[in-house]
Amino acid sequence: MSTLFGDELLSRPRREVAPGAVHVPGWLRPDQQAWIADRFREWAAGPVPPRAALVRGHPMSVRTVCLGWHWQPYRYTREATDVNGAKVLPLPDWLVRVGRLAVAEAYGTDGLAGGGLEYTPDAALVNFYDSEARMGMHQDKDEASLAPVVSLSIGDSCVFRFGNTQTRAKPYQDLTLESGDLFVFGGPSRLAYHGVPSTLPGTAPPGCGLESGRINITLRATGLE
Ligand SMILES: O=C(O)CCC(=O)C(=O)O
Ligand SMILES: [Fe+2]
Repeated sequence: MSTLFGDELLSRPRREVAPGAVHVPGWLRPDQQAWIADRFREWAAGPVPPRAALVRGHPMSVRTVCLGWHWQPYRYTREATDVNGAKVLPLPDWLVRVGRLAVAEAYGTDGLAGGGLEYTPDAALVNFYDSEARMGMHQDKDEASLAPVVSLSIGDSCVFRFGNTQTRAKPYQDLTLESGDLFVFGGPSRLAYHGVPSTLPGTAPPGCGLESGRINITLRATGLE
């Protein structure tokens, strides 16, 4: 029997995974997910195509397109000097607003970072995972700002591993990020190691705008001029 307040939301409650790290299942509605998936297809059309960044000579399995600032291992530039030299697209205002709503959702308006209204991300890394893609344990530490990172997921679910700030090894927790989920990490968790050991092919829900694969958007404040 389907219920008004879906069983899947009741069985996947919002949770503070670690201090400052908050998982909010089903935060984006399906129509919002589908609309963002359409924007992803526009961003992927250029001027800078999604690319597998080279990490110590090896291409990542994830392909990334950036907005606002271009990330390459391990710095931010305005031009994608490791792809085609083109300037990346600006970060759209609607994504800044989504970032503020996300931070307010995670921490409340009096919470960390002085409340959602102060949060002004200036870069988005938009990752596409095919069924083989994964991401090793890493810290997001190329930003000069310690403002929270806001993560949005669309399409196939994944296993998201969220660890500690000291080492890429245990202790860590594995959780499932599904289409529409929000994850925010800031404060004491801002520099926690995290990664994506695998995606779960075939789990993209109907209506999310993506038949297969996974889109993850992380919003960041680079702290750069
Ligand atoms: O795909 C994810 O959920 C995490 C992505 C990530 O950690 C990153 O882009 O730095
Ligand atoms: Fe990351």
